[in-house]
Amino acid sequence: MTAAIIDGKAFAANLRAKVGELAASFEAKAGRKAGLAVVLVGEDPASQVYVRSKGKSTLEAGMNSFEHKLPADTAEADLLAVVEKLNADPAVDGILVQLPLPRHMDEQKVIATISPDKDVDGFHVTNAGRLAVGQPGFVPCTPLGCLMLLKDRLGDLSGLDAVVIGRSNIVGKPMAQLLIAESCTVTVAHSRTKNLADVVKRADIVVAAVGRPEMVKADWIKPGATVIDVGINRVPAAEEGKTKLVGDVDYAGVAEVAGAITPVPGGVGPMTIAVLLRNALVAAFRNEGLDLPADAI
Ligand SMILES: Nc1nc(=O)c2c([nH]1)NC[C@@H]1CN(c3ccc(C(=O)N[C@@H](CCC(=O)O)C(=O)O)cc3)C=[N+]21
Repeated sequence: MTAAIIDGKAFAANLRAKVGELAASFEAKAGRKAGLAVVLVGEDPASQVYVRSKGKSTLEAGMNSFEHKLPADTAEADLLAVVEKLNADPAVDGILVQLPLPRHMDEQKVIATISPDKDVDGFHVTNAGRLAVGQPGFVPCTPLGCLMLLKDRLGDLSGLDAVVIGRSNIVGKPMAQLLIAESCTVTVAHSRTKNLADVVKRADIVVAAVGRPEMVKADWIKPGATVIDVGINRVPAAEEGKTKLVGDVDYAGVAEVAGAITPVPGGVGPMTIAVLLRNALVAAFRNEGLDLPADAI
């Protein structure tokens, strides 16, 4: 079998266009643009690329983008003060503090300072709790993007066997919660799982989010399964001195067995940014007390 390629880049472009339309309707109703603030501490080159890309997409969707760049040696208290200011700013609907933070900062403390109603990353414990009990809140962008791709591909997910490889707060755990809510039978596997290949082989849906380049092999996959590759790993390329991006899935091998697979790049990555814009717009409607149809985006 040769897998269908799930075009996350195209799906994300479509989602961003829908967000753009709704952003215009928000502006007409609220008399202001929706606003997303992104805070970057330090000069990590990869983080700078993501933040620039987020800022550009935010403006393209017709929303305001507020960027705060702080030096790597910023005191934690000063970062918390910036977050508090953004919490209180009515022009800011969503706040994203780019992770990872420098080592001298307590990430949990910083996340806890973000108002849960502006926490468009869905990282605050309040939003993790809301997701766990099925209340409206904010769901982390990457797993929500994965779910959108899965539903687009498979329709109703109920009764399907799903294996999530990885148990991070950012991807694995919220992904499992979302799949449980879709009535999948969910297994969360990780680096300590015994017979990982056998566990994965049962799955109709595989979500790989472990951060290990090309770990998931073709003979782990049930023929016809849908494979979502969350990994973004930069590895040396064949040509001396060059690098390339690969996922957590051995794409060439797995594409021979799976029914459908997301590529890296061009799969889950672009969805993360599109869902961030979606969450920021949802935050704007909620913060203004305006109705947004439940199935609008
Ligand atoms: N508070 C916070 N929220 C985040 O959502 C967050 C973060 N911190 N820190 C860093 C990670 C990483 N991340 C990505 C977003 C888009 C792509 C993306 O668009 N990737 C492209 C390729 C980009 C490239 O070529 O490097 C793709 O997969 O096709 C990747 C990674 C969001 N993150």
